[in-house]
Amino acid sequence: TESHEEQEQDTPITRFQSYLRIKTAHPEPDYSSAVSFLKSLAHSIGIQSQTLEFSPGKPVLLLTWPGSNPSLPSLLFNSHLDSVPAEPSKWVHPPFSAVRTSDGKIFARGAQDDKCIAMQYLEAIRNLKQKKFVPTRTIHISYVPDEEIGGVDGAAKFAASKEFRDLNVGFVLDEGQASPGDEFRVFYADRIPWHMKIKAKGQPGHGSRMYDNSAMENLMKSCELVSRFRESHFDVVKAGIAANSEVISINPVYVKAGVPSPTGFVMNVQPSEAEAGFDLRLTPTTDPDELKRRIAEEWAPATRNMSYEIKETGPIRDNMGRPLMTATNDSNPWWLVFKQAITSAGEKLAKPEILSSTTDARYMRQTGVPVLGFSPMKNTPILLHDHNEHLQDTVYMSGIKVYESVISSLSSFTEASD
Ligand SMILES: CSCC[C@H](NC=O)C(=O)O
Ligand SMILES: [Zn+2]
Ligand SMILES: [Zn+2]
Repeated sequence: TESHEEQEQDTPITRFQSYLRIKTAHPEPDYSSAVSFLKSLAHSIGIQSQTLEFSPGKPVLLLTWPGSNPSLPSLLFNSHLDSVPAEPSKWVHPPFSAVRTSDGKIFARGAQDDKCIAMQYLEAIRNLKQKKFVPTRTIHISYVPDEEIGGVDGAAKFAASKEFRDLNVGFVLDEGQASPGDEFRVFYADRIPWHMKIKAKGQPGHGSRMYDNSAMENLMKSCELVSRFRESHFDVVKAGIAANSEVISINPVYVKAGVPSPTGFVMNVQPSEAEAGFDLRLTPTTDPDELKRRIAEEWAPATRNMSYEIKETGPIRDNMGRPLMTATNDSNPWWLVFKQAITSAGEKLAKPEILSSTTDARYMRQTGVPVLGFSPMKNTPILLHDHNEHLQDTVYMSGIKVYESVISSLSSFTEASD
């Protein structure tokens, strides 16, 4: 009786739902359940696993399907274990329910970002094994913690490790983003994240007085300058001259000021301190020193009693001092094979892009390995980090086929002379 219920069957979709139900959202991601789940799935299809721990409580799960020619550089398929938090009250289905609606939408935090690819990699390998495919290059899958909070204790340590070096990785695929159209998107670089705080100090005083250099006045002047800078870059995007991810973005994320009172803020005192926070994203080729000069001279000048803090996470250049960009032209044989594999699967690729946001790919690019960001979701609204994140079941299933083509082509490709 109940045995015919959907939940009880073991299919690619129910396995995806089971993974989606593991509560991997920050601030308390359940890494151990996610790792045990993936590990037992891997073992059930005959894939070896090892768990690395570069930081306590932050496991990196590494799966390996050995190739017939292990001396060739290997392939790595990466995804992150963690998810951003969700506000359940704002969702139509609870974010960790993985409800599948009658029209085939699977609702869950992580459905797009990026538990889909985590499971599709494994399902593709399951199918290839069933078809008796024998990989030539060794295939690795990594599941890393903490991507959503910068990856410092996850991918950063993994990519810098002896374990990583010993994998002799020749090419990496990591997460990308959904495509609203019917071409898949592919990403050759990430933007560089800065978390910037600007702070103003000034003379406190009666709310009725007009005087120069109050903390609020100074902060507001800076916000105006930031707004003007933001607009000048946004205008380039609006004019169609550059994509969003090809310009510097700056967005205010908080303001903090005022003298607190039991009912809110004291309304007739001008505060002596005020601060604002901004999410800044540099392009891979932005000169960071030039931007820092602008911040020091225009946005937070000491002459206006201002100071600033910039929190930079992750590398911005590779070991040769070059920007972290993977070639998507004839000079990169992996690119050609990847592109051909998409075509062979009967799919189309959009023009390669820079990712607006930031992923763990940068840590791997830093080691000199080519990395592309790719999540095979087409005709799909971009819902990562949004309320009601979901993925269509048919889109999920066709992604598995795409990876079968990608994994088999890349693994069989032996001409790369590295
Ligand atoms: C400071 S690194 C932050 C990484 C994060 N990644 C996904 O959203 C992002 O904000 O892009
Ligand atoms: Zn992600
Ligand atoms: Zn994310």
